[in-house]
Amino acid sequence: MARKKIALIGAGNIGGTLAHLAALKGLGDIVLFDVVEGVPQGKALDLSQCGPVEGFDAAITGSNDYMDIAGADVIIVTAGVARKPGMSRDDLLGINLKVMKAVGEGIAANAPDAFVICITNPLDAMVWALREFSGLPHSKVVGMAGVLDSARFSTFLAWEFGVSVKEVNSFVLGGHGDTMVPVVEYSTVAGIPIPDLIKMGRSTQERIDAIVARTRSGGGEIVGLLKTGSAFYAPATSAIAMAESYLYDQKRLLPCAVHLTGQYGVDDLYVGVPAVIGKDGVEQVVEIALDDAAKANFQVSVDAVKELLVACKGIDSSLA
Ligand SMILES: NC(=O)c1ccc[n+]([C@@H]2O[C@H](COP(=O)([O-])OP(=O)(O)OC[C@H]3O[C@@H](n4cnc5c(N)ncnc54)[C@H](O)[C@@H]3O)[C@@H](O)[C@H]2O)c1
Ligand SMILES: O=C(O)C[C@H](O)C(=O)O
Repeated sequence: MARKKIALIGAGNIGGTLAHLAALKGLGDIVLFDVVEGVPQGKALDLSQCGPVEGFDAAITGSNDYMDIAGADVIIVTAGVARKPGMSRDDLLGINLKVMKAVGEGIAANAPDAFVICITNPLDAMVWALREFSGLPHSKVVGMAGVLDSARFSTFLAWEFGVSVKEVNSFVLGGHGDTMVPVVEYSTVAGIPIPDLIKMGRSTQERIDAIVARTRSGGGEIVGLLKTGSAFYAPATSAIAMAESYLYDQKRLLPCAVHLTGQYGVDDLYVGVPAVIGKDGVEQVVEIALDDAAKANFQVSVDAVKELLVACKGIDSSLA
C-alpha cells in the first residue's frame, strides 16, 4: 500500500513539531510548505536526519510551491501569525484571513480530496473562511482547538486531584477564545463526575472555578511566559490525534470546530462540539444535553464567533 501523504502548510513552531510527530509516528511522507524560502527546506533536512537515529524512513521535503502538496491525504494548516503578549487571538483576524485565502486556493487547486485540519487563529473564524475559500466539503474541513483546550483542562484537573492524567476525561466546547466552555458536568476522574468529587470533599467549587478560568486563559498564560509566540507542543499533539483518527478510521469522539447545521441551535457556523472523526472526516456531531448555565455560556461563545464572521465578511467581500 502506498504511503499516506501529510502536507503541513506553515513550517513554523507548530508546523515543525507536527512534522516531527508525524515522522516519529510513521503517519506517512511529509511535505512542509511555507512562504518563507529556506525554512521548510531546512526543517525538512534537519528532520530527515532524525531518521537514522529514530529508525523512520518517511520522505520529508520542504517546499514553497503548492504543487508539492498534490495528492495529500491530510493537510494541517498553521500558516499565519501567532499572537504576542498583550494581543488577543482576534487581533490576528485581518492578517490571517488573507493567509487563509491563499491557503484555501492552494488546497483547492492541488489537494481537493484531503482531510484538512486548521489550527490558525482566531480558529473558529479561520476554519470557516478556509472552508469557504477552498470549497471542500464541510465534513473534510475541521478546526483544532477543543482537543487542546480539553487537554489543558484535564492536566489542571489531574494536578488538582493528584491522579494520573490518564484517569481524567474532560470536554471544552464553544469557540477557541476567552468565552470557551469547559463543561464541568461531563468531566470525570476515573468515571466519577467532578461535581460528585466536590460533594465527596475531594475539591471545592471555588478551586474548580479557578481551574475553569485557568483553562479559558490557558493559551494566554503560555503566550505571557514565552513572550515571542504561543504554545506549540500540545497544539501539534492535539492535531496529530485528529489526523490519526481520520487516517486510521478510529472514529474517536473529539471536541473539534465543525460546521454546524442546526445542532446546538447553531446554523452555518464552525464552533467546537464533540464530533466523531473517521475515514469520511466528520462522521457525526454529538449533541450533549447542557444545563442552563453551560447553554448560556455556549451561546455567548457562539455570539463571539458570529461577530468574527461579520468582521471577515467586512474585510473580504467574496465571503459575504
Ligand atoms: N487552534 C489552536 O488551538 C492554536 C494553538 C496554537 C497556535 N495557534 C495558531 O496557529 C498559528 C501558527 O502558530 P505557530 O506557533 O506555528 O506560528 P509560527 O509563526 O511559528 O509559524 C507560522 C508559519 O506560517 C508561515 N506563513 C505565514 N504566511 C503564510 C502563508 N501565506 N502561507 C504559508 N505559510 C505562511 C510563516 O512563515 C511561519 O513559518 C497561529 O495563528 C497561532 O495563533 C492555534
Ligand atoms: O493562545 C494562543 O494565542 C495560541 C493558541 O490559541 C493556544 O490556545 O495556545
